[in-house]
Amino acid sequence: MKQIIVLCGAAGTGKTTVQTYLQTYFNFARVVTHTTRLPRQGEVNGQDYYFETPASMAKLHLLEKVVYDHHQYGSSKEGLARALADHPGAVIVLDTKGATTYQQVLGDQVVVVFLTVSPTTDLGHRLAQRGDDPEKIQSRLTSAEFQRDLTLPTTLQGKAIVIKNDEWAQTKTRLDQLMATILVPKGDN
Ligand SMILES: Nc1nc2c(ncn2[C@@H]2O[C@H](COP(=O)(O)OP(=O)(O)O)[C@@H](O)[C@H]2O)c(=O)[nH]1
Ligand SMILES: Nc1ncnc2c1ncn2[C@@H]1O[C@H](COP(=O)(O)OP(=O)(O)O)[C@@H](O)[C@H]1O
Repeated sequence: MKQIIVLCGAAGTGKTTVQTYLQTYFNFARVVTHTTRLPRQGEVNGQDYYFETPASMAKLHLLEKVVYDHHQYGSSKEGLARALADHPGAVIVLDTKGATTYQQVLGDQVVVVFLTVSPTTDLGHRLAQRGDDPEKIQSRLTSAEFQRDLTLPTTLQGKAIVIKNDEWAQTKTRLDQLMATILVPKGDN
């Protein structure tokens, strides 16, 4: 069974960075999800997200859908199937609500990774370094969903792997260890 790695955690904790690492070094397929938010500078339709209007979003057949910081986000079964078809596994970035749905619906096929940082790490600074618009950073950091996703929800406790992404070198080591366990076929370990 091909595994689906679900990355969740608050904005700036490194979900997209980890996703790119798993794509580049383990050939896992990025599952592109849908959103009604506007593209950030450098984001490409179909690569980072499928950028939708509320009307086009309503027509999609989605596995799950959430509202995060006033915008809709959702992922499709078709997108997941496409990603898995020609790759050893898939990696998808979701909020903790979506991660819980995936864990409940897909069970053992899903490995949930919750990314966090030490309280001393300034996530606003990371978003600014990423080039986010200052007004959007303010909205994001004060949103109920951002605040919620700073903490592992009870629905994922004991089920998610928690990685503290303060130092990238340590995160990379943890990811390499995790991938070594995921890529060993069951029965061989
Ligand atoms: N449930 C769910 N969450 C999603 C989906 N796509 C993206 N997200 C989450 O939506 C939140 C906002 O994403 P984004 O606007 O890209 O901001 P970022 O977290 O600062 O990179 C993040 O927690 C993502 O993980 C989706 O299809 N479903
Ligand atoms: N361990 C780390 N130390 C410092 N900066 C990091 C680290 N991991 C990621 N970043 C940077 O933080 C910013 C936010 O990371 P990103 O992966 O976009 O987060 P998310 O997708 O969770 O919002 C990016 O500029 C990224 O390069």
